[in-house]
Amino acid sequence: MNEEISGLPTRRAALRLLDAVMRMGTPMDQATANATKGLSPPDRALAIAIAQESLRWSVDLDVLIDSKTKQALPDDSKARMVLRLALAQILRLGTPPHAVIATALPLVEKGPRRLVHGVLGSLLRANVTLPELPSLPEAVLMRWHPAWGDDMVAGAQAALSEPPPLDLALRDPASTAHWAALLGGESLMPGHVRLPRGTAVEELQGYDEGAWWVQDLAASLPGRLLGDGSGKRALDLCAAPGGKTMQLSAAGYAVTALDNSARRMDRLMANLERTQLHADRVTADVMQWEPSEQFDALLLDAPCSATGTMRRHPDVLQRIDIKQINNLAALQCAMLDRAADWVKPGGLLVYATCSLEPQEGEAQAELFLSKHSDFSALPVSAGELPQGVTANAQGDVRTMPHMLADKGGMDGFFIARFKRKGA
Ligand SMILES: C[S@@+](CC[C@H](N)C(=O)[O-])C[C@H]1O[C@@H](n2cnc3c(N)ncnc32)[C@H](O)[C@@H]1O
Repeated sequence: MNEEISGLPTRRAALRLLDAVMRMGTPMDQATANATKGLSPPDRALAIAIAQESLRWSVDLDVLIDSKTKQALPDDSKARMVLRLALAQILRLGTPPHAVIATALPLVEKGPRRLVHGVLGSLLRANVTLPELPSLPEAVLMRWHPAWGDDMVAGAQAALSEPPPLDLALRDPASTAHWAALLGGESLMPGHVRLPRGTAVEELQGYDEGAWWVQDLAASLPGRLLGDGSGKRALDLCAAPGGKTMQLSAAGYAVTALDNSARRMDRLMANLERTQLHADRVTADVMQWEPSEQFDALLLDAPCSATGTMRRHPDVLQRIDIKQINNLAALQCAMLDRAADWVKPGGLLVYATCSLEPQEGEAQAELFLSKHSDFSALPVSAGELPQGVTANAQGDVRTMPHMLADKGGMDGFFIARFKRKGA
């Protein structure tokens, strides 16, 4: 009976998504297929948008909810989840309150329906609003403020408030002006075109012919730092779904792409087929595999907390804790130690993480150089970066989500480039 209420299956899916992230700690991407099963593409997109807005603004939504309950609702209670979803729709997505209430109450049928109705009603009567920018979860603030300071925190809040624009990486950087004009986008460096958020990728010109792929501007920097690959061999470690593999192949490298996820390697294969680029593919664990020869260039895009992608994946700020960060940092360090041996004398090693945690970036680069005296830092120059982004004192690249904010920002990344001595 309830399922006949228009829009209810979409809200049920949004509730499953929020529950997966906030109660079970599952990455939203991983939960999406199951949670949204059976929905049409527009309803699926709406369910994701509702869940994402609830996550972006969860701290401030909770403040509102807590202002109208005598006793704080448990963090993971269904009533709190449903209230977060309902308020996100009213205050962020502009859904009319009557439509929101009609689809929220059935979600708590045979449960705390009166409570949810009462809290929503009194918040609506009070005409509550959200602050201008979303607050960061306490644990995130405790990590980022000491590490980066006030400006970064304010910038991160601004960056978190909206989904990012769509960035494309071009197979042929010489065609940048052509594609920017054809697609009506803006280019922030050769080989890059930026389009408004929400652009439907598969309908764009050039998709079928593989003239470009989706890749955040910051994510395109590690591959660029290995330069021209004509006549050279590159090893792309932790390669799937292949954004950086495609870049290296397009730059002329003979690429070996390795990842331990067979499912993600299938996506890498599909990406290479669409873009007509090439790589030898290896499905293996970096910590077990051994190459038969050394490489001119090695890119380690290590598994990380991915907190730098919070604009697109606001769930990372809820899921990731310091224990996970420390475990990932230990894995990154072990991967770097193995990878070092696989670089030819005179060859290049680029280490990257899409993380805003110094343990996964600056600390790794420092530790690596202290342990591997056969490597030195090869500082990144201004000409290798988009205008407005500069390398730090060590010559490493630290991007923040609020950099180039007036142009739409960029993901948070750390990138270090090392050169092996000799030859
Ligand atoms: C940041 S993502 C890579 C993104 C990719 N470089 C790109 O540009 O499209 C990290 C990857 O590391 C892979 N990974 C995690 N642990 C691994 C391991 N022990 N060995 C190999 N790959 C691993 C994951 O499957 C994931 O695809």
